[in-house]
Amino acid sequence: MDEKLSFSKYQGAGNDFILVDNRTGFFDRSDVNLVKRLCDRRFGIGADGLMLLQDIKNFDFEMVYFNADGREGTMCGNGGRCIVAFARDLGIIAERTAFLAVDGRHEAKIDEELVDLGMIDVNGTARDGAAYVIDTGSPHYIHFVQNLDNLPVYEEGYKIRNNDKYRKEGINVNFVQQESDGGYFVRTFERGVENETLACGTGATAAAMAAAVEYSLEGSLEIPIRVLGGQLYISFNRTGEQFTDVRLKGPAQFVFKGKI
Ligand SMILES: N[C@@H](CCC[C@H](N)C(=O)O)C(=O)O
Repeated sequence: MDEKLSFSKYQGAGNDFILVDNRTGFFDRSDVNLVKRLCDRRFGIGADGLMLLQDIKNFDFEMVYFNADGREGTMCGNGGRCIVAFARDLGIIAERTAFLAVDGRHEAKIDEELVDLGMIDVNGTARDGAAYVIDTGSPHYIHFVQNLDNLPVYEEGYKIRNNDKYRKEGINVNFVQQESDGGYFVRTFERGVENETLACGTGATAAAMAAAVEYSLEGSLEIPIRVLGGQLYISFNRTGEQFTDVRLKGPAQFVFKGKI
């Protein structure tokens, strides 16, 4: 790419993203090396992922998400919240929106600094030994632990993500600890970043669902999830293995913009 690329940087609870307004379609979404270079924290702008905001019929916009490794990814919850703030800042939407992402339609509303994002319904959880495996738009492995502050999340997450079962497709690995206030503390090793990130929205959502199963919580629930980069709130209706009206709420903030 010869001419300069305009971008904005946003973060949602410390999960950080490069946002590109691609309504003219100039950005080549098959350019894995470009996305990887832009996300590189030493040679590029630096981010956990990159998103293109594109025009699409019947929706306010389309979200196209790439992991930091340059590959187009599955759903990103914090990315979804950040692209909603970006669309508001571009003047495309006001407080409410409906947009299209890789896993389908998402609706969201903005309440000052918080973006409240509708997520896909989940029908069923699986087990891998003591851990839960739940797909909330992206696949997640959820393991309940004690003393999460001192857990070597990179080493333990790397081992699970790269074991024989998950190596090919990859999985996001979440470690969860119950807190005394009814909430949970979650740390995540993210596939595609291949490292621990400061937050993962689909991971926090999966962790809240696993907590509902693990601790027998039914009905209409709002579960606070603390992550290294801030505070998220997950709500849903749980009936057995069915999770409906799933929402992910938390901060989504502009950081800086530039040309590269
Ligand atoms: N950060 C994300 C998840 C992004 C996708 C993930 N890296 C994957 O490949 O599954 C989130 O906030 O949900």
